[in-house]
Amino acid sequence: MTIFQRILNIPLSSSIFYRFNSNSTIFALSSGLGKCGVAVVRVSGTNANYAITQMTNLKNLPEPRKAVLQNIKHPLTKEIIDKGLVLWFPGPRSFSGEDSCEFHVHGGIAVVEGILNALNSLPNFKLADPGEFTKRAFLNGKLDLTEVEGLADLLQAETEAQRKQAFLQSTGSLSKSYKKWKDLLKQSLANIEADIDFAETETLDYGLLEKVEQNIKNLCKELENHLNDGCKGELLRNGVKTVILGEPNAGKSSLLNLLCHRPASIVTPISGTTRDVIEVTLNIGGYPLVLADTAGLNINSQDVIEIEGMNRARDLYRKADLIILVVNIQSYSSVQERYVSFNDYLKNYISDLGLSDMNFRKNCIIILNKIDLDTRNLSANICDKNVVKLSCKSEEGIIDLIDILTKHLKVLCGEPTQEHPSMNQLRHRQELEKCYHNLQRFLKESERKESPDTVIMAEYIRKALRNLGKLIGEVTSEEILDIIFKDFCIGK
Ligand SMILES: Nc1nc2c(ncn2[C@@H]2O[C@H](COP(=O)(O)OP(=O)(O)OP(=O)(O)O)[C@@H](O)[C@H]2O)c(=O)[nH]1
Repeated sequence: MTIFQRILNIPLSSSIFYRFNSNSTIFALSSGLGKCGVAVVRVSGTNANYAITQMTNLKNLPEPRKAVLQNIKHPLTKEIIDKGLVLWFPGPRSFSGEDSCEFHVHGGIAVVEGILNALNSLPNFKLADPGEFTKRAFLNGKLDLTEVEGLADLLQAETEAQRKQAFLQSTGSLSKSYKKWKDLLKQSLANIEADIDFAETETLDYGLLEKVEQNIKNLCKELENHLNDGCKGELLRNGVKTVILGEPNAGKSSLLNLLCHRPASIVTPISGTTRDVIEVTLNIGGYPLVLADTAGLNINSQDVIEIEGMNRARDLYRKADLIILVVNIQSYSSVQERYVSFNDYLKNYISDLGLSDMNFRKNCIIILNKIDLDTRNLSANICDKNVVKLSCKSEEGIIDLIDILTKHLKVLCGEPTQEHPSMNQLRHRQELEKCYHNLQRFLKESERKESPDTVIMAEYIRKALRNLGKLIGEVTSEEILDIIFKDFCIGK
């Protein structure tokens, strides 16, 4: 098996991955697999210097962080593999915290394979596992766990807003708050322990416990704000789940195809064409949107397949973050005389679709489709900022639609560079909820009418501290690391 095949075949959660052995020196291709202009091969570990002295003609290590052009040769055969740049990063001032070096060579498959084979021939060198450089950086205290997660997200980011959020997190935006809260809890714990140890024998600062209580109350407020952020960070990280709903033939599939610029969903003039859910992921104004086309809702249908399709549509409707309701202007036109306004028609339309519990003012965009067939010019009288007049056929109104979609996405996901950083993973939320819960128990104990038990109070703070410690990775388990590092690729 070639070294390339080995890279492709390494199981993400292989058991060797977690047998962290800082004695071995690891290497990997850090730029993408396949032909490219320049490939970067990274080396990290105690013997990283050896890679330079054995594979180049340099007698001494180059100046740190300065590229030098060298012939790069196989250490055993001495055959020159390529001419490229060599960089030396002595630890601890390197990404992993260990001695490291990089070879920047031509990105041909045979060149890269030659360099990897050369490194593999050096004693105690091994091919890195996925995320192993980052794991070493974490274990060497260069990054905390939320920064590691930010880095993983940065590698996965597909939209501009996702990139901004991930970059901020990878450079410590979340850990800054969590470390501040930890420091406050540590100080509070020290004060309570002083009260437990010395209160009877020495005069402590009057009102020390009251101060601690007030600090914990303030921290609880901050935690509440952080937890009740509308899950902005999670929505931005995972994509905003958006469902297209409407009667059969309204133009739902045409809309999905228009937004994703390809015929992802089947469009025909036959009512009830879409039966199953068709999902696409889009980048709208820099925000990620997970868009689902669904079966047309027809409550009178007796067709078993159509009924199943409608059940799936309603299921998505209940879970959706954003709803796009498509109205066919021809359907409206045929009954318009019966209604005092378009809004009046909408209420009835929603109820006919079996969505009577829907609040169409909140996180809902209404599309009045097929305006190219609006022969009576009815759309001219509809002036509602939530209603987009569209023709999927002529594409008239598409700019308005993108505009309103972007506005909704901005509200739902927030603007990472302009707002307080939001947590973006269930792991963070669960740990912070536990922390909040422990602080609430602390406050309950402190407010007890009979004299509160300071030993119990101290224990709740210790528990809350442990929750924050878990969050930033000071206390962690292999299981959690397994989940986090599996998101990385080899070479990172
Ligand atoms: N003239 C015109 N026709 C449209 C427009 N949008 C869709 N159509 C046509 O309307 C018909 C139904 O379109 P679809 O996109 O399949 O509608 P749907 O809502 O997904 O239909 P179901 O699968 O029945 O739920 C097709 O013949 C489309 O070409 C539009 O803006 N103008």
